[in-house]
Amino acid sequence: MAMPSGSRAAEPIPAHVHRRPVLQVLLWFTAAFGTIFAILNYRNGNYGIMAAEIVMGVFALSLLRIVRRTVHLQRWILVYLVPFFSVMMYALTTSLAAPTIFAWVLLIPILSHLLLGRWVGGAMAAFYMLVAGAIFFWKFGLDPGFGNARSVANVALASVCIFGFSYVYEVSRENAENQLRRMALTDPLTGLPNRARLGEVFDSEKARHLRSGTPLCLLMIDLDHFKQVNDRYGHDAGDAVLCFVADTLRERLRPSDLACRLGGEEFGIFLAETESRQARAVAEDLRGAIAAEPCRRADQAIDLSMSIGIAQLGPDGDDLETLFNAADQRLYQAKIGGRNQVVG
Ligand SMILES: Nc1nc2c(ncn2[C@@H]2O[C@H](COP(=O)(O)OP(=O)(O)OP(=O)(O)O)[C@@H](O)[C@H]2O)c(=O)[nH]1
Repeated sequence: MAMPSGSRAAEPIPAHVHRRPVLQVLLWFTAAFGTIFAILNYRNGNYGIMAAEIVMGVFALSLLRIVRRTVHLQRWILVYLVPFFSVMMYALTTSLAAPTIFAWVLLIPILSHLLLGRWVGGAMAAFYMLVAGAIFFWKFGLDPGFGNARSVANVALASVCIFGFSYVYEVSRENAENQLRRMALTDPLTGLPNRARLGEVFDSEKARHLRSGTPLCLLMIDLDHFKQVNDRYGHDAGDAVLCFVADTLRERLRPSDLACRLGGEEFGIFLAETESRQARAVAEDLRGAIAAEPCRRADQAIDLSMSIGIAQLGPDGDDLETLFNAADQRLYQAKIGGRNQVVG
């Protein structure tokens, strides 16, 4: 049986961890290049765009502190990217802007996809690239002195390619990240969620409990004398028993409950909208089902039993670690009380 210290809550697994450093680099670049371009535009007498660059540089520097810590990163990315791309569009329209300044437009799909993902980023990139294309044709489309149709087509095709590659890159990155998250949150043997997933679900369940007072119970389950199963039938049979128990939990619990394998022969269950009296009934049902039906494997029938400790969010603790400790102590009482029983 695991000791209480083994029940520490896992850290939630963050999504899109790359976005914060990408935004920070963009903010530093904006401040640095904004200063350089503002000086050049001052020398060229392009005061409107110079002022816009100074404002964006100062804005970027002031956001750096916020971006380091904020939990609303997506919001701040939008707060920054919309004016950033809009100032870029304004720079394209100014009479002193050279055609080569349009090269900066190629940054739009890359930054949008990296910072906002495939859907929002793709939509934002498409919008601003279309606006940039319209400005380009408005300024140079009818100008016979500016290149020829082939060079314009080259720029347009390069833009489409960069949009396509950054979109495909983002889609593959998101898929890989989702798969990694699934693996990080799943027990590979039983396919049940693991302790890290339990920690994630606890955060949202606790928020619901605080908002609307809905009760939540944690069951801690430990198979009895599981070492003897391994010793007598072999490790493969022990694995089969763990999968058998996982299947029993899946079959008997409601979809709103969450059964996890915490490690070894230990399982944890969150029973949503359940007080400890109802939780005891559920636990008794599970205990009885495991005790009544042996795990059959080839010509073996492996008799099982399990001990269960119950804790309720609120009366037994307000954070996951305390709740785990309370459930674990009751599980320990069930063990020393003779096993194959529920305490809660
Ligand atoms: N087959 C298999 N065995 C495992 C796995 N993880 C842990 N174990 C075994 O589970 C056993 C746990 O033994 P103990 O902690 O002594 O617990 P127990 O024999 O169930 O005794 P009580 O909990 O006191 O009833 C150990 O023999 C571990 O090697 C696993 O993934 N597969």
